[in-house]
Amino acid sequence: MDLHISRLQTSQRKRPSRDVAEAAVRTLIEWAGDDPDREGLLGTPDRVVRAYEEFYAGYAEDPVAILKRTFEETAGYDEIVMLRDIRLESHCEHHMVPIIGRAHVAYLPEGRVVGISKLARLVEIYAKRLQIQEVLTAQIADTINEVLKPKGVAVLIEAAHQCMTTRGIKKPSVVTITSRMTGCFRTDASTRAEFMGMLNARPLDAI
Ligand SMILES: Nc1nc2c(ncn2[C@@H]2O[C@H](COP(=O)(O)OP(=O)(O)OP(=O)(O)O)[C@@H](O)[C@H]2O)c(=O)[nH]1
Ligand SMILES: [Zn+2]
Repeated sequence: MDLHISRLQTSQRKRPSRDVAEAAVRTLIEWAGDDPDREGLLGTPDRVVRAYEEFYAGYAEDPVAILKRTFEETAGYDEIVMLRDIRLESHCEHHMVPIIGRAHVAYLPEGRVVGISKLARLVEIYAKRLQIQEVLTAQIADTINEVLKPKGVAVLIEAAHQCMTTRGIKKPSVVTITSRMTGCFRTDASTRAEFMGMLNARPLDAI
């Protein structure tokens, strides 16, 4: 398996203890200029560590295993399957601040399909790690490509990086768009155009 897909990253490294992690948060509070022993901040190291368990839950999950269960009774379905507007919440690996956006994931099946929720779970697993948007986009597409072996995969992500909107260059309206196309989405202009058409189709208001 391509290491680039990085299945279970925690297994490769020893995790520090919870106490060590909480002590690091105390240090950061002091670095920010506050007193970690004042009442309002006493529980904060514990809260931050618990928040990290949510923000970075994706290291403990196996993205390949998620896609293993497939269905072959598809009545010969051979058109694009697309999940549009999957809410994306990740953290940038340079500043550890949020990346908020939407992921659009499509594939053209080859004989078998996967449960649609699994595609959203896959996005979630990679998003809940430290990321840059290009890698996140590539990992989602490449995992679907390698595990499902469909005729092609298209992943497009549009996101705002808070490291650009709330600090640094401070450009609040910038949206970063990345895509990864494999197979027929890469080689066949009409399949790619169909994906783009589905992406831009009028959203259904009330589902
Ligand atoms: N390619 C890419 N860059 C990112 C992503 N998220 C953040 N960055 C950029 O990572 C870069 C890190 O650059 P550095 O110069 O090392 O960090 P910095 O001094 O904090 O940079 P500024 O953000 O420009 O203040 C910045 O240009 C960020 O905008 C991402 O998903 N993809
Ligand atoms: Zn950043």
